[in-house]
Amino acid sequence: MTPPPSASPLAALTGRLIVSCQAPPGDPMRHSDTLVRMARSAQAGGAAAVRVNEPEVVAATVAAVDVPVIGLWKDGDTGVYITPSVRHALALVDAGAAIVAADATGRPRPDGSTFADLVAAVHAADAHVMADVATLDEGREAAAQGADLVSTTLSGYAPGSPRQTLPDLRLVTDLAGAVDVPVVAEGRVATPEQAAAALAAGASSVVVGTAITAPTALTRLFVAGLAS
Ligand SMILES: CC(=O)N[C@H](C=O)[C@@H](O)[C@H](O)[C@H](O)COP(=O)(O)O
Repeated sequence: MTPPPSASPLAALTGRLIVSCQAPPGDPMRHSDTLVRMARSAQAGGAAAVRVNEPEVVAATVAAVDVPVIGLWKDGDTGVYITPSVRHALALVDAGAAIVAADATGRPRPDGSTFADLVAAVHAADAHVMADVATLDEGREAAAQGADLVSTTLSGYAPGSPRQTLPDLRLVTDLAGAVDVPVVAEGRVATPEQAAAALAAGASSVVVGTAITAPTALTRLFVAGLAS
């Protein structure tokens, strides 16, 4: 296994908030300059890192913030769509991502590669890997394959994980007891109290996206509240 690069960007994340600055296809916020401004706002508010989709936006964000950029590349919307191939991963490293987030669920990848192949390629390019998983077994396997961080990103979205409206703190705790790498709580963290509960449950860092950076989704919540 290729040794991972120095631990420096990872140490800065311990006990801290990571803000996911993304917008879905068709959303008015899906605009590079707008997403870069979101990332700058996240940094100004105290985020330790930002999580950013697509190489072009990663490159623009890296040029605009001082915190580490976690890059992902969503391609498609079924099966493995978060950084699905080695090519996607290396494009993110080329764009300046310090950490590459990638699906580590063990489902087939479109280029026939394995998650271990992706880890080896990213480590050889001197960057780190955040494994997006849905289950405890996937997290264990990802850590064994060299992931530098394991995140609960896909719990509730990929097969084998419980559908729920709250963060999967059970998975956070189980992973924290099972892997030697930092565990990140990600997915449906909607309040500061939930973020703190995630740390208490064993997370090393917490990612918040929608609750901070998605005005369309947040507006819909209020509109639905008025209609009920
Ligand atoms: C499942 C999936 O594709 N999650 C994505 C991963 O990058 C993003 O769409 C989420 O916004 C992110 O994980 C943060 O989660 P939340 O927005 O719930 O705070």
